[in-house]
Amino acid sequence: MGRLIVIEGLDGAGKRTLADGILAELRRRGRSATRTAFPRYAEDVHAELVAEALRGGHGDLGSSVHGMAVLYALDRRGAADELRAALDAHDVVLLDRYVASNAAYGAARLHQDATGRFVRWVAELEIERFGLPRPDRQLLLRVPTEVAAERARHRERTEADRARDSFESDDGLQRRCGEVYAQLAAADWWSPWTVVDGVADVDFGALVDLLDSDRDAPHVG
Ligand SMILES: Nc1ncnc2c1ncn2[C@@H]1O[C@H](COP(=O)(O)OP(=O)(O)OP(=O)(O)O)[C@@H](O)[C@H]1O
Ligand SMILES: Cc1cn([C@H]2C[C@H](O)[C@@H](COP(=O)(O)O)O2)c(=O)[nH]c1=O
Repeated sequence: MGRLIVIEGLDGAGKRTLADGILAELRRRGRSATRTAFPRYAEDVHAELVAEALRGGHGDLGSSVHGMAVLYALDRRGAADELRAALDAHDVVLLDRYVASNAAYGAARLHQDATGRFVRWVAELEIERFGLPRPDRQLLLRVPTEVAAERARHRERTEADRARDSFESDDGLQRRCGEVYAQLAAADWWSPWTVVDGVADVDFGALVDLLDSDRDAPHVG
């Protein structure tokens, strides 16, 4: 049974770049690893609708916190069997965003914290009702809001089709979201969390050593 590792963080924090580095280190060590990013824009109709709503499509859908969260959740529900198969086939399955993204962004949109009703609702929907696979570890890539915003602007300038969407352009949302993420990590919400400093150079060797220590721990859930 492989390990399920999740990377979480603000828009533009550098999650995709961190995933690249972790995968390179895992492969250097001879481990088989695969990755997925949520939302699965190119694969799932719910994710496609999310992308459109984040850019003003579908009337008032984007303004509905619970409506958007259900779409993100259904995308993951549709991926659950593939995730389980990937965990059977690989040492590590690396996810760029997972259930905690729904908890952090939705709570931040509603001005709630990690102990509020929205985070409990996400847990009831995605963990209890949908039964999604539990991560072995969640990594919070922590960067100041201004750094994440600057990186998102840099990506907008340097990559095609990466214009910032309504969440990415909302500095207040990003700041509150950073606070909820910090609370989720401090509470080890759903599974153990590690905070990775996204401004300093990442020591990929030490990080993968940590993930290896999870591999040796008994698997729960
Ligand atoms: N440690 C770093 N130092 C400087 N720039 C970085 C660093 N990590 C990533 N970047 C740059 O910041 C931009 C955003 O990085 P990346 O796409 O990895 O973020 P992300 O968290 O996956 O974003 P999103 O969630 O919005 O898709 C990219 O242009 C990337 O090259
Ligand atoms: C998976 C997921 C994402 N979100 C939010 C986070 C981002 O602002 C957007 C799109 O994600 P991307 O990484 O920029 O492509 O959606 C969310 O609120 N809930 C989720 O489950």
